Amino acid sequence: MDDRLSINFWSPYTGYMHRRIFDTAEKIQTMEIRGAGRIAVAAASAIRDYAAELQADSMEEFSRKIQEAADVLINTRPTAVSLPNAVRIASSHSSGSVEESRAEIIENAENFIKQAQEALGRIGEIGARRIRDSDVVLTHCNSHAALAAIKKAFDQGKNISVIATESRPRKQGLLTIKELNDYGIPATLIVDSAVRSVIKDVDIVIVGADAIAVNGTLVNKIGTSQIALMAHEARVNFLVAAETYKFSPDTILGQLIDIEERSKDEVIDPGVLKDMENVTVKNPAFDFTPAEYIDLIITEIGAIPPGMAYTIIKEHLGWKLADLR
Ligand SMILES: O=C(COP(=O)(O)O)[C@H](O)[C@H](O)COP(=O)(O)O
Repeated sequence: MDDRLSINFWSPYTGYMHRRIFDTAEKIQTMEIRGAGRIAVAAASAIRDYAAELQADSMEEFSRKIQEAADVLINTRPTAVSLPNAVRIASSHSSGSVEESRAEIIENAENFIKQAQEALGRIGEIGARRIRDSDVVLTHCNSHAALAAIKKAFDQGKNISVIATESRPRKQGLLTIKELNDYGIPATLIVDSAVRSVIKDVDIVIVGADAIAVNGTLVNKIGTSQIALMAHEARVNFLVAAETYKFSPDTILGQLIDIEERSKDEVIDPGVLKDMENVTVKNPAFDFTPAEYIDLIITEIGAIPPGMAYTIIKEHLGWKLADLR
């Protein structure tokens, strides 16, 4: 990979930085790479490539440079817990020699990437069991985990169709309908505010996750909580598809999950807003859906009720990650 050769590349984040880390950080921040699963895998890959060629005269220097790179990646987007989880898993290393630590990081990152891929496959299989023949599935934004379940159900010969929300302001719903169309799955695009009008035609809602807190609260694309509320009112099952690395260990320790506030320019043309001195524009990118509106969370280890989030965090990733802080 040619960009591995360029070290000491200037970045607006921390001064000089390796080009591989800078490029990945920039792509995540500008949303060229987006979605909680993809940013996690991209960050782990960047740490792996950085470690592979990092020059350091001592363990201390090696660890410090890895930590700097980890911090840059983690700070690109604040909400998706998959990002710090992936970076912590990938960058964890012992305090042996530089060469040992380099090999550990490469192995950890490779394992994470492989497990993330396998998790998506398992979520597809487990999630597809919940989708019946002739179901109309509603999904929000563009979640690869949710789409894995939908595609698997289709592969199994179930005659399904999907209603996809536009997902303002970034319109990730357009990615979703393109992906569904290319797969041959019939899809209907709606504006976000049409969910209540169509919910009577929906059999099951499946969305992805940017984070899941210890109490089972879901953090996902803005608008998810409104959909959950409408599904609850209409007695339509509301499922979340999420790899276990999207559960937040820090929430066990009382930490709150930050909601990313993005530029108002995504919502309204700055030229239109320019003369409206009494108007404020808010653009939170994610919202919280309480556990009581979630029927099941489809993970790679099984379909669990949101109340089991603590068990996932504790037994599958929790304290190990928390210890790394
Ligand atoms: O909210 C989003 C994406 O938001 P954004 O477009 O702002 O990153 C997705 O539902 C989750 O990240 C899960 O996606 P996946 O299942 O692909 O990890």
